[in-house]
Amino acid sequence: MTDETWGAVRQELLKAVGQSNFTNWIEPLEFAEVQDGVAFFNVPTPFMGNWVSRHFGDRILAEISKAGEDVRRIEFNVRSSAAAPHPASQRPAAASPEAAASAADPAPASDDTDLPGAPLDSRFTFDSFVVGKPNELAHAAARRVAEGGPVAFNPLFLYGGVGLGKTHLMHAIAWELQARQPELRVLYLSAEQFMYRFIQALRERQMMDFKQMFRSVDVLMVDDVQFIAGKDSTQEEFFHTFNALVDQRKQIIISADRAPGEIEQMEGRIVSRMQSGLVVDLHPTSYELRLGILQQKVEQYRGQFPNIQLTDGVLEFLAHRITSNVRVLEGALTRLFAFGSLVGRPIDMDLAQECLTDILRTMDRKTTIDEIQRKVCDHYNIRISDMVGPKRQRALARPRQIAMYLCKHMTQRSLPEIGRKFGGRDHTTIMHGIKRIEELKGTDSAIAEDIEMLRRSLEA
Ligand SMILES: Nc1ncnc2c1ncn2[C@@H]1O[C@H](COP(=O)(O)OP(=O)(O)OP(=O)(O)O)[C@@H](O)[C@H]1O
Repeated sequence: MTDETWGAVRQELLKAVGQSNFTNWIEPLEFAEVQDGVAFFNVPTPFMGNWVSRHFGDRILAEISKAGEDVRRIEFNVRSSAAAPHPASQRPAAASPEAAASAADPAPASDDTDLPGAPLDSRFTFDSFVVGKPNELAHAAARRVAEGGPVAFNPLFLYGGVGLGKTHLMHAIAWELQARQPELRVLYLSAEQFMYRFIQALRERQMMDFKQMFRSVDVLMVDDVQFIAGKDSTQEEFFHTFNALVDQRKQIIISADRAPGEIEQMEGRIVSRMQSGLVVDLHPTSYELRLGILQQKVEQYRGQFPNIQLTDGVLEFLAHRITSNVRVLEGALTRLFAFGSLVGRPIDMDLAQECLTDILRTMDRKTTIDEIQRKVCDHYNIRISDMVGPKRQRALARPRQIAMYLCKHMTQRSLPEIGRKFGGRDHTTIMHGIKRIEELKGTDSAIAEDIEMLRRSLEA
């Protein structure tokens, strides 16, 4: 496609989308080239690329086709030299303390201040989030917060095991808020980045700037907050930031790998603040949700690998066997598509078995709460009904606590889930049991040996 053709297409787009949309979204696009049926455009920010793609992608493609060009897809690349207008998507994430320190600048705290957040992943939108029973509540809460307007619950606290979509939902909220209210100052960062920013501000005597900057945001999102557990001064600062924002009725969204009350070494006052809004968890995925996610991914891959055949039953097989987390599931599918396209084979059961041996083997080894309970009961010669029942004598209570401890360390289950499997016990009882064993392990070598033996036999 020549620049002239793009010029003509732009005129058509102006008519189709109206002056204001055109000025905001189409005019800043810089046509780069067409390669193998893909038209590439430069955009100033990932946010813009994502927005244009979602809202005007089809229209642009249609107009280009009408102009007689053989373009099947359009892609947006971020032009590194261009100024990025929105804070949350401006800076690359700092990968290490050193990187964080060198990437930081002592920013003056005004409304024009750059917010040193992490970039948002353009793939993590509500459109690409598959909703199922295990995550419907978290999704609904995230949607509600993303609508903006008066703060409904503060903070929104999302928690769940590894790779279940917490970061995805947070980014989706940020994208949506930015799209609805571009003037909002949305800051997304990990708790780790918060800590490094804080340490750096201390070191460089920029605390006032640090405080003002964090207090000047409209929406603060902190991912993986469990990271600051045990880090007292960071927690203290986080607490003040949190309170200042809540007082100003600014929205706060927090994620963690467990419920607020389960984060050990997190100060009580922070825990209770985090519990004061809406706490929702992402449950482990169900078969249906996994299948839905795979189907959606396949749709995406169709564009990238148009010629690959996918045999019936493969997705069902993956959804059935890969139960740990969505990241592993996605990785498996990516590997199949990559491998299939490299060797020119259809994706069938043979290819899946061949390519995914390692993942499938790990899945087979996955330990369940039931197995742990059975093993521990066998070892101590007690009945399952006594293990999950109410009796409190030590001969039963100790093996029960050991089983709780192993469940915590050998499965991905949350404390409430473990509690349910232990006759409906409360998560605080489970936490107490685990703590007790952690203490005993240090003082009672017989218990330490038992645990080690049980662990080895469960892993075998
Ligand atoms: N419901 C879903 N629909 C579509 N994709 C999903 C869903 N849940 C998770 N994913 C995908 O799984 C991957 C892992 O998700 P994400 O990074 O959000 O997990 P997380 O809960 O933040 O994990 P961690 O504890 O490691 O930070 C991402 O690629 C994300 O897009």
